[in-house]
Amino acid sequence: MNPDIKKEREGPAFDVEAVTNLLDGGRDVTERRRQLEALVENDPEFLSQPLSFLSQSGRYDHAIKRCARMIQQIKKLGLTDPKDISLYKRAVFCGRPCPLDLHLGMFLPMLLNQATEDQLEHFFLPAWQCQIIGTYAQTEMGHGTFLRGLETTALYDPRTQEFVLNTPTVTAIKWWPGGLGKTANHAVVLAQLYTKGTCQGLNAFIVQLRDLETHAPLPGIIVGDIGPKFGFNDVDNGFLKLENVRIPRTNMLMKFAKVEEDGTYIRPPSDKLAYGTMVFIRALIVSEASYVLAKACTIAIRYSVVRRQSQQTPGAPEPQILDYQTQQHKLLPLLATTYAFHFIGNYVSKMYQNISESVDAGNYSQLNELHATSAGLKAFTTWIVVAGVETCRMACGGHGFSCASGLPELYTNSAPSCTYEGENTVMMLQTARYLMKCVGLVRNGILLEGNVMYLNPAFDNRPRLDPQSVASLVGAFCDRASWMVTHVSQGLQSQLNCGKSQKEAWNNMLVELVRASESHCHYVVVKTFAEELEGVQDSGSRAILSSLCHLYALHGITQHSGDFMQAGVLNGEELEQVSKILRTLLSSLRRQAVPLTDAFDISDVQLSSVLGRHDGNVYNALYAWARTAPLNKSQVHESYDKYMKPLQKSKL
Ligand SMILES: CCCCCCC/C=C/C(=O)SCCNC(=O)CCNC(=O)[C@H](O)C(C)(C)COP(=O)(O)OP(=O)(O)OC[C@H]1O[C@@H](n2cnc3c(N)ncnc32)[C@H](O)[C@@H]1OP(=O)(O)O
Ligand SMILES: Cc1cc2nc3c(=O)[nH]c(=O)nc-3n(C[C@H](O)[C@H](O)[C@H](O)COP(=O)(O)OP(=O)(O)OC[C@H]3O[C@@H](n4cnc5c(N)ncnc54)[C@H](O)[C@@H]3O)c2cc1C
Repeated sequence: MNPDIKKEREGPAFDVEAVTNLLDGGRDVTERRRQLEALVENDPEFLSQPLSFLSQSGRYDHAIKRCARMIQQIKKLGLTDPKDISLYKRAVFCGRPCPLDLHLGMFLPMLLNQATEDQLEHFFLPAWQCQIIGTYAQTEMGHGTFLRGLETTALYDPRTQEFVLNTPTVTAIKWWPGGLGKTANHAVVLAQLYTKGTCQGLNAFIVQLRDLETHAPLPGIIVGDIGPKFGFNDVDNGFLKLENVRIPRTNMLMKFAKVEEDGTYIRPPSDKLAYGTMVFIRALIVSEASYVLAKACTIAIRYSVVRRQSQQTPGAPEPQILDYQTQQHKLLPLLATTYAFHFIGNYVSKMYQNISESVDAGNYSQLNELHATSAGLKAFTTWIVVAGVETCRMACGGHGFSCASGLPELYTNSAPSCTYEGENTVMMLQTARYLMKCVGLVRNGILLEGNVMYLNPAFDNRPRLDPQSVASLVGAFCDRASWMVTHVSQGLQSQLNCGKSQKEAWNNMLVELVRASESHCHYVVVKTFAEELEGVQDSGSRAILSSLCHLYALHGITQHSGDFMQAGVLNGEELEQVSKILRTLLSSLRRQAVPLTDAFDISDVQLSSVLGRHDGNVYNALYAWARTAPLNKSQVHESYDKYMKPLQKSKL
C-alpha cells in the first residue's frame, strides 16, 4: 500500500465501519451488499477489459453480454427482493447505464402502475422473464419537454377494436428511448388518443416492435439506434417510426383511463397519473445522485493524498496536494454534499413510497407536492453532482483527463441526468409553480405545513446568525428561501399590475423563479441533513456527520452569499465570520477525508479507476494500463507504412 494513503488511514476520528453501516441502512444491509458484490466480482463471466478500449459496438456487445448473464444469475440465485436486484445490478454495471435500464426501470413499473389486472396477467410475467423486453417511448424528435405537444397518434377503430398508431411527421418520430435501438422488442408508446373523432390527450399503449423469434422489426415499424452520443454509449438509445401499426384495444394501459369497445373514453381520476412513472424515476435519480458523487470524491481524494507536487520549502519533500487549501476547498465541500445527498435521497424515496400508497388507496391530494418535490430535487442534485464530478476531474490534473481515472466516463454517463426524466430548468419551474400556488394559499389565509411552512405569516423571527450552530444555519437557509420565494411572487404580482398577461409575467420572471426554487431545494437538503443527525446513535458517527453538515451549510452560504445578504440574513462582517469558520473546518476535516471516502465502501472494481485505487499505488497501475491500450498492440502502427513512410520518401 502507498505509504501516504496508509498514513491517512491511521487513527480516524470515527468508526469507518459504523458510518458504512449507517449509509447502507444497517449492518445486515452492508453484509448483504458485500455478499452480492462478491458474487459479481468473483464471477469470471463478469471479468472485462477497460471499457474505454472498446468501440461503440464493442461497448454495446459487452453491455448486452452482462445483461444476459445478470438476468440468468438473478434467476439462478433466486433474487426476488427489489433491493437485492438493485444492488446486484449496480455491482454488475458499476453504476454505469445499461440497455435494460428502461425495461427494468420504466417498462415494468408502467405495467405495475398503469396496467389492469388482465393486462398484468398477459404482459408482466413474460416481461419479468425477459421474453418481452420493453422501453418507454415518449420523447419525440420535436418534443421532449412539452408532453401535450407530442404528435404520435393512436386512432381507435371500433370496427376492429384496435388502435392505429402513427408518427405522422418527422418530428413525431420517437427519439432517445433507451434500449429502443437494438434491444427492446416492445415499447410503452405515449400517444395522443383519438376516439369518436375527439382527441383525449396522452395515453400509454403497449406496442410490439420486433418478432419474438427473429428480433426483426415488425411491419410498419422502422427502428434503429440514434448513433454515438457524448457518453452513455453502452445504451442503444433509439428512434421509432410508426406507420399504421395496429394493436388490440386491450394494449392501451387502462388502470386509470379507459376506452370501451364502442370507443367511449372514460377519463382517469387525474390526467397526471399517466406521468407517474416519470415521478418514480425522478425520485430514483435523487437517491442515486449521492453514489455518483461518492465515486468522484473517492477517486479525487485518494489521488490527492498520493499525488505530491511543487515545493513549499527548499529541500523539503513535495507536499500532498490535499494539503493545499484550494484542493481542500474543491473537494471537501463535495464530500459533505455527497453525505447530504445520501440523506435527501432517503427522504425522497420515503416520500415517494408514502404518497404512492395514498394514490393506490385513491387519495390523489398529495400528487402535486410529490411532483414538485421530486422534480425540484432531481434538478438540484443532478446539477450539483455533474458539476461536482467535473470539479473532481479537474482537481486530478492531467491524469484526471485520462480515461484511466474513471472520471471522464463518470462525467459523460451522469451528465444526461440534467436532461432526461425532465430537463432541469423545466423541473425547477414546476417546483416554482407549486411554490407560487403555496404563496397564493397563504394570501387566502390558509396555513401551510411541511417544507413550505416558512411561507406562513410571522414565521418565527430568528436571532442573528450563529455560524457555529448548525440549527442557526438551517434557519438561515429557511429565511433565504422564504425571502426569495416571497420576493419573486411580489415580482410576478407587479408584472401583472403593469398589465402584463399571466404568461408574459411568468416568462419575465423565469430566472428569479428558478433561483427561488433552488433556494427552496437547498433549504430542504440542509434541513433534512440536520434532522437525520438527530437519529444517529453512534456518537463518533454523529460528530463527524455534524461537521460535514456544518461544512455543507457554511459552504452553501459562501457560494450563494448574494442571496443571503439580499435577504438580510447576514451582513458582510457575518459573511467573513462564516468564511473563517469554513476555512477552519476544511483544515480539521482534511485528516478525515480518506476515511470518509473509505466509508462509502466502493470497491476498486466498482470504482473502475487507476487514480482511486484503495492501495494508492497509482503510478505503476497507470503505466500498466497505458501499455495495454489498443494503440500499443503494435510498436509501429499500420498507418506509418500506409501514409508517413511514403511521405518521408517523397522528398517534398
Ligand atoms: C436511474 C434511472 C436511469 C434512467 C435512465 C434514463 C431514462 C430517461 C427517461 C426519460 O427521459 S423519459 C421522458 C422524460 N420526459 C419528461 O420528463 C418530460 C418533462 N415534461 C413534463 O413532465 C411535462 O410536460 C410538464 C413540464 C410537467 C408540463 O406538463 P403539462 O404541460 O401537462 O402540465 P402544465 O400545463 O404545465 O400543468 C402543470 C400541472 O400539472 C401538474 N403536473 C405536471 N406533471 C405532473 C406529474 N408528473 N405528477 C403530478 N402532477 C403533475 C403540475 O403540478 C401542475 O399542477 P397545477 O399547478 O396545475 O395544480
Ligand atoms: C441519455 C438520454 C436518455 C434518454 N432516455 C429517454 C427515454 O428512455 N425515453 C424517453 O421518452 N426520453 C428519453 N430521453 C429524452 C429526454 O427525456 C428529453 O431529452 C428531455 O425530456 C428534454 O426534452 P428535450 O430534449 O426536448 O429538450 P428541450 O425541452 O427542447 O430543452 C431545450 C432547452 O429548452 C428549454 N426549455 C424547454 N421548455 C421550456 C420551458 N417551458 N420553460 C423554460 N425553458 C424551456 C430547456 O430548459 C432547455 O434549455 C433521453 C435523453 C437523454 C439525453
